[in-house]
Amino acid sequence: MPILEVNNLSKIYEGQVSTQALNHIRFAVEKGEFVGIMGPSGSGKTTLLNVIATIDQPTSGEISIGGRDPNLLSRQEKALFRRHELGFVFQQFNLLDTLTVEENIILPLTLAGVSVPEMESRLLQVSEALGIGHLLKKRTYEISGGQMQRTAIARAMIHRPALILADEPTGNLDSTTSGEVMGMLEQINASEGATVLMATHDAVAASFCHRVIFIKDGRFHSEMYRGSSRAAFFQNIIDMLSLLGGAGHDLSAVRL
Ligand SMILES: Nc1ncnc2c1ncn2[C@@H]1O[C@H](COP(=O)(O)OP(=O)(O)OP(=O)(O)O)[C@@H](O)[C@H]1O
Repeated sequence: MPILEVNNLSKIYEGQVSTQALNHIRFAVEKGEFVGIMGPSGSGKTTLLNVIATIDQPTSGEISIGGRDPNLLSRQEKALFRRHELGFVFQQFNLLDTLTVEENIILPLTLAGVSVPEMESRLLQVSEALGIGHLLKKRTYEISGGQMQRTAIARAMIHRPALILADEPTGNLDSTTSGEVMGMLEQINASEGATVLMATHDAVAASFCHRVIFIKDGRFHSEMYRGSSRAAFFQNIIDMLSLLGGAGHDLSAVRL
């Protein structure tokens, strides 16, 4: 059974002019998959992630995460569901700067009341995997952007959520650092079997995924699997983005 199922999901923002941000979108993600979401600006990527994250409500359609629809839960159950089943990585890192790297990473476990020895062993495991074991006592303003994003990834996965949602995780990183961060995310996806759904404009970042889903005008447009060559996948992604149009500013940011 897929870990995530999105079925006929629609989202209409009501206003003076209403906007259909998602239009009967449907796809599934299997456990352990690393899936990218791409599409022109305004195609609905952030809306899709927010609805899956239960931050925003769909207008119609269903979502199932680990067999449960979070929208059928009460407010309080939904908050617990989000905390236990989901991990988040954002463009702006969203770390707490009054806390150390270590304290930021273990936050989800602290909230879940996990025992100290268990916390220590998981902290060691994820921080080693992400190459930030030597930074644990530092504060977030003492480390680089790439190190901040690796800390955010460690925090997103330390409680072994069913699904990690990442929105433009490389948006604030230079090209070398984004390559490093994506390489780590790829490794951790393989070694820990973490399931990742990532929205991005960055074709290089997307080329690390197993599969990229393209959306346009809130609808599923097409999907592509990586195969063995990341370089060929990157080229295919670029070709698809230019076909989709509306991505002029994205292509100017393309980095090889
Ligand atoms: N809170 C909101 N109220 C009204 N309209 C919104 C709201 N959020 C997004 N929209 C509209 O919904 C559509 C999809 O926006 P969304 O932010 O999901 O796109 P995106 O693909 O993430 O774009 P970008 O790549 O530029 O970040 C756009 O037309 C946007 O203007």
